[in-house]
Amino acid sequence: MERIKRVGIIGVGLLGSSLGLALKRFTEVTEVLGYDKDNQHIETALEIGAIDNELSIEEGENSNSKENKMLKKLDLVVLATPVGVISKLVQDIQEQLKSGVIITDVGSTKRKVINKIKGQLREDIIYIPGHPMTGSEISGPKGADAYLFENAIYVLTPLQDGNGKFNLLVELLEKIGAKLLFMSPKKHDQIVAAASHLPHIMACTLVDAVGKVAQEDERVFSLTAGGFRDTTRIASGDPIMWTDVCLSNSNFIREMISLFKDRLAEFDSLLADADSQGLYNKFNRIQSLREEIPKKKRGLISPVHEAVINISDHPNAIGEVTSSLGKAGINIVDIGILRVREEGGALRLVFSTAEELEEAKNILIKKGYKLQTK
Ligand SMILES: NC(=O)c1ccc[n+]([C@@H]2O[C@H](COP(=O)([O-])OP(=O)(O)OC[C@H]3O[C@@H](n4cnc5c(N)ncnc54)[C@H](O)[C@@H]3O)[C@@H](O)[C@H]2O)c1
Ligand SMILES: O=C(O)C(=O)C[C@]1(C(=O)O)C=C[C@@H](O)C=C1
Repeated sequence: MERIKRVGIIGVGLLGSSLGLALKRFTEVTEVLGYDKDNQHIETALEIGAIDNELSIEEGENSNSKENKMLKKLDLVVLATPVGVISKLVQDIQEQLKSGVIITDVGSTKRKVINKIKGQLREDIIYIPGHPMTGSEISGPKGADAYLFENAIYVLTPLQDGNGKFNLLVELLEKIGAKLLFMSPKKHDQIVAAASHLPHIMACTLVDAVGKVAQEDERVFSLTAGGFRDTTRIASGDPIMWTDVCLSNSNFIREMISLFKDRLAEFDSLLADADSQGLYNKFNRIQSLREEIPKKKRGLISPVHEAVINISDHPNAIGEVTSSLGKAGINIVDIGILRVREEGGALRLVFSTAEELEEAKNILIKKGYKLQTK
């Protein structure tokens, strides 16, 4: 039976190195090779075991060198660079790849890259565009995580049927924990403009606006608490990545900005009119909408069974909660720190079933924790 054994990852940053770690830990892939324009990233990826060896890519007269022969042996090539350079990289390497090789990418936008690649791709190469809906504001291999793809929605926007190769990639991604979703490149780009790109631009705009106020009074940043931190984490994302994302999806992002500006203007006029009932109605409707989101879908794991636990500030406070649940055989599918204060904070734990949530609740209440469940 045909299997994907040797994988080449181009761009061993956050996504590329996370994928390397995951493939080595959870699949039967025998060798992961990595290429990056940044030597430091290659060194880190080797150190953390995200790749086994460096892959070299040489163009022009050196393209048939011994190192380049490694490209011929790859069953799968993953492009994990900023979207702006993906099509050029495909062009650079495709002549050295074997017939029937699968190429995929993890870029955050799809249409522009696909349109460029379509016209230039060798016919015997199977290109399957992808986008894992998981990540972090930390870029580079130092942020890599073998579990990044676990239970994460992973969109594929296949171009051709691919003679069974498509299934090989799907099986591999399922082994690293991804939940596959298939859609057209256009639909993908339209949805992520709302679900991912607008939130990023908003987070950046918020930091920018508050930063402007801080120029006049720097105490602003001393007063920013959880609300500001929670809504701006993603503004620390890599500027190169986000420039490429925005330029490759500008029409859908601009539609979302326009919709958002209208919504913001509604708030502005309610304030101008000191319309208390109008404001209440708006906040009330939005609160219900926000509460509904995890129930409707948080990734593909729905509904969500969650507990928010108050914990005090002492060493191993989180460990005490998680190990008492672990000892009872209760699996935590997601965990997050909601608030960190000097005297303590709040922890959000998610379970897969209502029964596990109930059992966890009983254990923690017996141990004296205060918690709310949903
Ligand atoms: N960060 C996220 O949350 C996230 C999530 C899903 C998808 N993505 C997408 O995944 C891709 C990678 O993002 P990331 O967060 O891993 O970024 P990253 O900056 O951590 O990694 C990108 C890597 O590509 C390398 N690179 C850049 N240009 C190159 C070139 N021409 N040749 C070889 N290597 C090159 C960089 O040196 C870096 O190591 C992007 O297309 C991004 O849109 C990111
Ligand atoms: O930083 C995070 O938490 C992310 O998951 C990043 C995020 C997102 O907007 O959800 C950002 C861009 C990617 O294309 C996919 C994921």
